[in-house]
Amino acid sequence: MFAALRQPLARASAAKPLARAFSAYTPAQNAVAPASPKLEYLLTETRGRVALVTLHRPKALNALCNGLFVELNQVLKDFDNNKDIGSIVITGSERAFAAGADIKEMKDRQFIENYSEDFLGHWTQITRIRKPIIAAVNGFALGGGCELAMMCDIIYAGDKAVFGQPEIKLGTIPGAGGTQRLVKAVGKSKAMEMCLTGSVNLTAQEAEAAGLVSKVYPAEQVLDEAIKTASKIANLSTPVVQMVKDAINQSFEMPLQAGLTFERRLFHATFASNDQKEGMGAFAEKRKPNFTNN
Ligand SMILES: CCCCCCC[C@H](O)CC(=O)SCCNC(=O)CCNC(=O)[C@H](O)C(C)(C)COP(=O)([O-])OP(=O)([O-])OC[C@H]1O[C@@H](n2cnc3c(N)ncnc32)[C@H](O)[C@@H]1OP(=O)([O-])[O-]
Repeated sequence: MFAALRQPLARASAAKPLARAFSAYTPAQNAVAPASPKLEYLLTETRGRVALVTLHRPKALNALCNGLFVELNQVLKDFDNNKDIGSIVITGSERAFAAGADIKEMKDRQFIENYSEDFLGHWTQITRIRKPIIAAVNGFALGGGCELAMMCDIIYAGDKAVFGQPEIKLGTIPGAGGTQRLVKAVGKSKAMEMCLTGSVNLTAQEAEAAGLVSKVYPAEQVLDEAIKTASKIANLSTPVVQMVKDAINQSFEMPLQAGLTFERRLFHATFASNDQKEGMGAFAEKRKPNFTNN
């Protein structure tokens, strides 16, 4: 089952000393766009086996317009298919991860065109990315911004981040998970309060206490911490990492017994990989494992 992953993995990019790369990081200086020279709304770069995608629409607080999502989908798909990449970090600016879907772009849309074109349907392609994605959130994560963070696998927040679903104040409702994923993350009462008022937001600390966010860091550290965690994940066995992501995501879709069976079968399947032999063998031999993603 790992046959498709048997090609030798290019290790050249992993040789870059990560500690030095992290400490030198400033988005404006280092960001490049290798996936496409024509990116308008994103900056992308790689750090060893970690891909970093920065939402970059500063004048509109990273409001999520259609063009931004077309680019985001393409870039994520490219990194997902790139064997030199093991995990992805998505971030925004210090002021805003994203202040929601672009209100000005959608305000005149009509029901029939929304329905027949499945408006926003393709915006959720991020949930089909198989490598882990960490959201490093500073500033506003409102509406679609909060929903985008929730589509990621792990959320780290800067200490001044704000999470909210203000759609009701615009005469609409959350359209990409605010009434669904948020409930699973923070429970019914908090989700109701946030979505029904549109003005009760969660601070980073409240979001951590509620379970929406894994960790809170000082704003200027959150991206480095996200990249460090992403790097740890990226240097494990990529196919086994993908199985973990798959199994945990199935827990949202399956009844418990079916989910447990799914997990057990994937656990069995890891024994078909060289990486399981390497990981357990290295433990027994008291050395570090060298995973080769096959
Ligand atoms: C993952 C898939 C996602 C799918 C999404 C599904 C649908 C989703 O559920 C629906 C939404 O998100 S509905 C949306 C839910 N979100 C909301 O309702 C939040 C709306 N935003 C706000 O309430 C305020 O901007 C803040 C309180 C965030 C900041 O206030 P502040 O510090 O006084 O800053 P400021 O001066 O106000 O903003 C600076 C510039 O940014 C501009 N801009 C900002 N957000 C924008 C947006 N969403 N749109 C367009 N533009 C937006 C703003 O107009 C201004 O531009 P200008 O050309 O200079 O005039």
